[in-house]
Amino acid sequence: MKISVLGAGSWGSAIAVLLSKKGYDVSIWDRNQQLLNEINHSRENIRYLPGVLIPAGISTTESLLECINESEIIVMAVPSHGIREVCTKLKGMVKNKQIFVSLAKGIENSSLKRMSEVIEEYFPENRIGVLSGPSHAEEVSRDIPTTVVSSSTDKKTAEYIQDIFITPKFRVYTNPDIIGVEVGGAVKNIIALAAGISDGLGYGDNTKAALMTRGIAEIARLGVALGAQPLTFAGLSGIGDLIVTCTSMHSRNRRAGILIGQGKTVEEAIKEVKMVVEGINTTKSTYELSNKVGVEMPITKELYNVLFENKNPKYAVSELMLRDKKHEIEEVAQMIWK
Ligand SMILES: NC(=O)c1ccc[n+]([C@@H]2O[C@H](COP(=O)([O-])OP(=O)(O)OC[C@H]3O[C@@H](n4cnc5c(N)ncnc54)[C@H](O)[C@@H]3O)[C@@H](O)[C@H]2O)c1
Ligand SMILES: O=P(O)(O)OC[C@H](O)CO
Repeated sequence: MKISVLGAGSWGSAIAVLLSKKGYDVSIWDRNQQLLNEINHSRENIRYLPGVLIPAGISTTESLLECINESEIIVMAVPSHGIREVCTKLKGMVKNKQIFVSLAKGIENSSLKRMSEVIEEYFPENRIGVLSGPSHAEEVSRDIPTTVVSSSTDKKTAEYIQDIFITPKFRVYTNPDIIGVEVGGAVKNIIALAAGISDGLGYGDNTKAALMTRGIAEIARLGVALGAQPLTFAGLSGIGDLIVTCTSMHSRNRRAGILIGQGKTVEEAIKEVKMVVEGINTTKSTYELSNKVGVEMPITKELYNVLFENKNPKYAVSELMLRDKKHEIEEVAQMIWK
């Protein structure tokens, strides 16, 4: 069975390796021909996933049509800001029976849509699922035990994706709450940037634990307002992904945050991290979305001020500490029994 992976970044490459090791016929597309040449030549993705063998069975192509031709599954592994561009290019090439699996974690700036919603705009007849959860490419590609969740509005699709991706080292659960799964995966990047900034400022574990705990509260508030199930945020794509992204040195969002906390500009931080720092765009969309649906997201708001209004991160933290007094449990209860 053939599977196409669109995007030869770190996650696209890691997932292609996993699928190839499982015996599928994997074809990778990327817009960057030079990157594909390098992968073909060295059987390694030196830029995005160094040190990992890309099996000989994986083919690469710069032609989208060739990549998706005859494939049963189209894995969308480009960053969230590139999903619409790729969907536009795919228009007219895709057959209705082909299933999309989105790996991208973000909320689009222009439309404030989740990634599966963007894909559905172009391919309303196709089955669409998402794979999300605590899963750094650097670890998955080295067979380090990892757990994720497959989600789709259609149970059979979620279970099909579970069967395709599951391995003894990559355990896939299902969750029908696609809104919650996508909101958790996208918005945790904002909190990871904030946690990184806190580390970069030299604050401690207490501060980071506070950001993570209050972070999941505001992620869940937004998610529930958009129609998600509260308990999804206690799962792999919620608190699970938040933990890994806020604590791992593999996290691009956390690393960018550390650099900003240490005094680098946003542009300098992006340049130094080299790979996609999705939390930056997502901060903008989430800030706008929270205003649109009337949900209070204090950490997101302060991060927006730091990233886009040049606010000193230390003042942003003070502002968070000096907010009106609140009752913690009341808020959680309201969220769950709304
Ligand atoms: N890296 C991880 O560990 C990881 C894990 C889970 C999910 N994800 C998600 O997977 C998605 C891809 O992340 P990544 O880490 O592989 O990114 P990356 O920065 O490693 O690679 C990005 C790749 O996408 C291509 N690309 C960039 N912009 C594009 C555009 N506009 N159109 C088409 N192609 C474009 C680039 O050529 C590059 O090959 C992101 O949404 C990310 O949040 C990443
Ligand atoms: O490296 P990050 O910060 O983009 O996070 C990657 C994945 O989303 C972790 O699950």
